[in-house]
Amino acid sequence: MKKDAAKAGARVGLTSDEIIINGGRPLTGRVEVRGAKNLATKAMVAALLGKTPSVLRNVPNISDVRVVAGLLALHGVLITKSENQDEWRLDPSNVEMAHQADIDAHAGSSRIPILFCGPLLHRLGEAFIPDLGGCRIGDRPIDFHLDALREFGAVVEKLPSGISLTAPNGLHGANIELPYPSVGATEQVLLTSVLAKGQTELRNAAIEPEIIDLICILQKMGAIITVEPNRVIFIEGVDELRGYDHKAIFDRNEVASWAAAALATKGDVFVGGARQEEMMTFLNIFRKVGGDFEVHDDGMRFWHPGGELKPVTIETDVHPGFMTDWQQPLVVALTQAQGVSTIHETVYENRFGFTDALNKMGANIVVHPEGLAADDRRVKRREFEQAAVISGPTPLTGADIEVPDLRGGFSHLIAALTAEGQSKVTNIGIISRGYENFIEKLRLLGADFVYES
Ligand SMILES: CC(=O)N[C@H]1[C@@H](OP(=O)(O)OP(=O)(O)OC[C@H]2O[C@@H](n3ccc(=O)[nH]c3=O)[C@H](O)[C@@H]2O)O[C@H](CO)[C@@H](O)[C@@H]1O
Ligand SMILES: C=C(OP(=O)(O)O)C(=O)O
Repeated sequence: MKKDAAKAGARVGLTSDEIIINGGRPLTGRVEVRGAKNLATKAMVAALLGKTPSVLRNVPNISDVRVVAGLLALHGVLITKSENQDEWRLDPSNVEMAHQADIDAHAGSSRIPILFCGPLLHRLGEAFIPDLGGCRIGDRPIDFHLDALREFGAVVEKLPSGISLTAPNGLHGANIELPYPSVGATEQVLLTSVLAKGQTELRNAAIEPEIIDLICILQKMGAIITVEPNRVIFIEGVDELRGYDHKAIFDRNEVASWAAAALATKGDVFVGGARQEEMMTFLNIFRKVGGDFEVHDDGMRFWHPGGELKPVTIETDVHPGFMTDWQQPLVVALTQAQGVSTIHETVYENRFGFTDALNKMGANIVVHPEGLAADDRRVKRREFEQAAVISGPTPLTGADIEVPDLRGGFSHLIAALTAEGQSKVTNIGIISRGYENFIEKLRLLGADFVYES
């Protein structure tokens, strides 16, 4: 990135966690997306279940993947990478218990460690899980996970520094109904049930595309899993599993983010690796707002076709609804729409913190912390939901803003790219949790910025 710094003259003394963006330029060009953060990390955990090594292809170079790799290595998994780093071989032949002090070093770094429970209990009869990280967008309890693990026969002990689990009598199949179709809890049940003795029925399961991809991986390993209608998943436990060879599903959240960036900046972005099927709900909203898109065999093109953007009402939801991770980047485009848009955030209870920075830049966004009454709702109202009302269009002007979380961070980048004038965006390291090489991609799309690595 020295070239970009050089363009602006001498180095300006930024840390690697900061970027200066000169906004008001459309993003145009092509970027590639690789495997989904929300699949690749879980596929890596699934490798623990195999008797033989697994090969995961299309692995994104993001920090959440590196965190999981570190934890797997601590547990004796040998990881080797292809020359271009996107094909990983995970060899679980020598899985062993890690030292608690080493595991503690990963506390607060990601949500994925909770998914080590089932595989480690099967392999070692015990597990220690550090405190979880992930975006601070709500309480994010793990009660569904722990209740399910107990149903399988695990003994769970909460310690000040994490959770200790044992399975004195092994793990057996269970009959589980989730109170809410949680993505993580569904994955917990899948990763635990495949080697449990007997059958498991999971009701009210999440069926996100990344979960279906995880089921495909487990089936390749030898698992017997049936996805039935009405969110029911049926798993017949088997005695052993082998390694898999799998190409991770593309990151639909990154695709939606670049699409939102193209719309907000009046640009034209081709996203290589994007597929239509998993994006259909997003595409409907994108079109209603006034964006246009084309579907190609090798990706999708998203652009602002000119004219005014239109306001929309969105209720975030579990799949196949409008995904919560899509709303934050799209809100920036909605600040440029003619009229009043409303987002009902039904998945998390605190996901509008990023709007403070947008308001500082000139947006008119009012957050209703208790949600808003609405008669014509599609998604059932949840106890802790929130709403945001965005009145537009409002020109944005550059400002100094600080990234609060992963998607909020990407929305800050989009806002800075859309705004007239200069913005300094700090704490951008978080964005690397889920966006591979985003600085390089901004350069490829013609953004005007200064970044000093
Ligand atoms: C790494 C990963 O894949 N992260 C995704 C995953 O997060 P994650 O798996 O953490 O999200 P969940 O689907 O579990 O959470 C959904 C809702 O269920 C609640 N809940 C969840 C578990 C539990 O034990 N108790 C409980 O109350 C949560 O607080 C939240 O309100 O799905 C979310 C919803 O699509 C996405 O936004 C995240 O990007
Ligand atoms: C909420 C997200 O991720 P995580 O669950 O890893 O915090 C996200 O990807 O937007």
